[in-house]
Amino acid sequence: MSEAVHSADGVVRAPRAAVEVAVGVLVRPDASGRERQFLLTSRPPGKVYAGYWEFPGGKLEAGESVHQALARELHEELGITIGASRRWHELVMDYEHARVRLHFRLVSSWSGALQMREGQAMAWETLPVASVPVLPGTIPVLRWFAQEWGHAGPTHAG
Ligand SMILES: Nc1nc2c([nH]c(=O)n2[C@@H]2O[C@H](COP(=O)(O)OP(=O)(O)OP(=O)(O)O)[C@@H](O)[C@H]2O)c(=O)[nH]1
Repeated sequence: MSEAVHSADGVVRAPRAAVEVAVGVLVRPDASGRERQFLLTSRPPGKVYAGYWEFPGGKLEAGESVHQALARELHEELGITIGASRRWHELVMDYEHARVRLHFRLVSSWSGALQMREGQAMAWETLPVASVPVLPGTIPVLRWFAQEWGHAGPTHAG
């Protein structure tokens, strides 16, 4: 069965093997107690799409499960130790630089203070997201939140 592939820039490219990426959607309660705040981080200087806002995470290494990769990446990037992560959505994004399969997992418990260990910035956001610009791969996630929350109108600025 073929998998839906989202083009990051509207260009349709020949199929390529996808790189597996673990992505953490850290959520915390808002003032009303509902888990409607989520953490975005900016891509560090020197990486493709530097400065674009995304969810923290990174590529799986050989032999790792998605959860293991996520736990490692969030420790490396943010200095936190996560508890359980819950499988949420998967999405294939086709960029000029790579085709990636993004495995989004929800995380609501962790220990340690958030530290930006790679020179990135962080923002606790809700809909609509104020941080700009957002990475193309972030936009579908904002739509999933909008559907779950019954949010009408724009999901992000810009
Ligand atoms: N971390 C992360 N990557 C994302 C998201 N959305 C998305 O399309 N991607 C893409 O997935 C890939 C992840 O690569 P990365 O550069 O963050 O991973 P990494 O830290 O393991 O990279 P490295 O090779 O520099 O060590 C990039 O092509 C990035 O553009 C997202 O929300 N978070």
